[in-house]
Amino acid sequence: MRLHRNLVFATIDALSDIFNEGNYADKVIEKTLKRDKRWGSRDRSFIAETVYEIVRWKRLYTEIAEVKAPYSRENLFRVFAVWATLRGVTLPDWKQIEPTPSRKIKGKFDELSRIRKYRESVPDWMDELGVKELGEKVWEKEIHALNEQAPVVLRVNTLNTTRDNLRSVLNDEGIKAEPVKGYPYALQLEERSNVFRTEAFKKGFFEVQDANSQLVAEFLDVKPGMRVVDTCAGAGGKTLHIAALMENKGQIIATDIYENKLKELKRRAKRAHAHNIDPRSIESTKVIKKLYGTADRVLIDAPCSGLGVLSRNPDAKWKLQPEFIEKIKITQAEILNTYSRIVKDGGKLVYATCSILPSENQGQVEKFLASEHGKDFKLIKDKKLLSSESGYDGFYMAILQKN
Ligand SMILES: C[S@@+](CC[C@H](N)C(=O)[O-])C[C@H]1O[C@@H](n2cnc3c(N)ncnc32)[C@H](O)[C@@H]1O
Repeated sequence: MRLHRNLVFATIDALSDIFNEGNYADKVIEKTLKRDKRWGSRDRSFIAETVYEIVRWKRLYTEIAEVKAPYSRENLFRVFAVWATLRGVTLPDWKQIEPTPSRKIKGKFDELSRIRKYRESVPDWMDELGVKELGEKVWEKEIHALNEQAPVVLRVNTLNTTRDNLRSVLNDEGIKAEPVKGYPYALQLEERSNVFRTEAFKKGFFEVQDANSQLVAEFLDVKPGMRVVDTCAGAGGKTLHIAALMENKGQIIATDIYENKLKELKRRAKRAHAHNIDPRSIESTKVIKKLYGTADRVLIDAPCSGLGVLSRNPDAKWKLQPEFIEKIKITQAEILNTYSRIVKDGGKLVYATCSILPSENQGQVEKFLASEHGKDFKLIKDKKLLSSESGYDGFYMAILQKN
């Protein structure tokens, strides 16, 4: 691989924005890619993938490069040189890149790779929490899996097409995708590509959604004609799937505390031809109270640490703080207590997270079942999906029935 100056410089600028300014990697990459219209798809993937890799391995690479935050441009070039050396990419003779003995880099890599928090590139607190919650053996495998690049998985929108048809339409557009065993709505891309540009996407034939994430709406056990409340709907990833499973019949009330996320949900619903979604912003407690005792099904896709989706979102390793996890657990418990009251007698509730921590998952469900509000519910079943076992995002889902 030959390194191109303007692509490397764009990568360094993006890293500075992420590491020094605290901006989100996906947003920074989106902005960076708009910088030069002449960049082709290979140039774009070089920037996106290199930035993500350096973000993912930040602790390991900065340790090898012997640099500390805040990172000067010179420091970021040293980190870049570590990335290139470990990837076997020949370093160019530019004044920004100091001659770096590759033997030294590889030696330090071997030495640090004996220690998990460096090898897997995680902060001390996260490594300790992982061991405490999952045990050494499971955490070790899990954090390793969460450092792999996530595959691109599509969910076919059965309101508009079938999986077989979608596969063939994508094939005609030059994109090869395979069905995923055990996931009836999933197609996995053979190679990464920008699927948002395809005609199939514009026609609302699919959404990009991790395979394990696709199991949540199915777990809710919805039927056409039901009244469903998706309480933490966000931009509607699961809501759209629920609408498809209900064949557009019945009603889905989609709530969230952020109006802008619901706006995005509306846009996506239009493209998907999902007509039975009623988005409601939670501006006061009244919005939820009005729904008490009315729903056949309630989904709580709770806000969480996101530790199950690190492979998609590696900068969360550096942005997350243990205090945030403690706070979000309080929110999860409150949400379970309050939103569970929306379920009508005989109805069902799914509590789900994209976390792998038992304290955010089964721990919350157990606490809820033992509480005053939870005494009317019983656990039907739950699923603990680890990335190391499934190859997809880490997820938890529990389905509870109200007496
Ligand atoms: C895991 S995300 C939801 C993802 C979404 N269901 C999807 O499938 O795309 C959690 C959502 O909960 C929302 N949220 C946070 N606190 C909330 C609260 N108290 N009530 C309702 N929603 C809340 C967040 O804005 C966020 O959109």
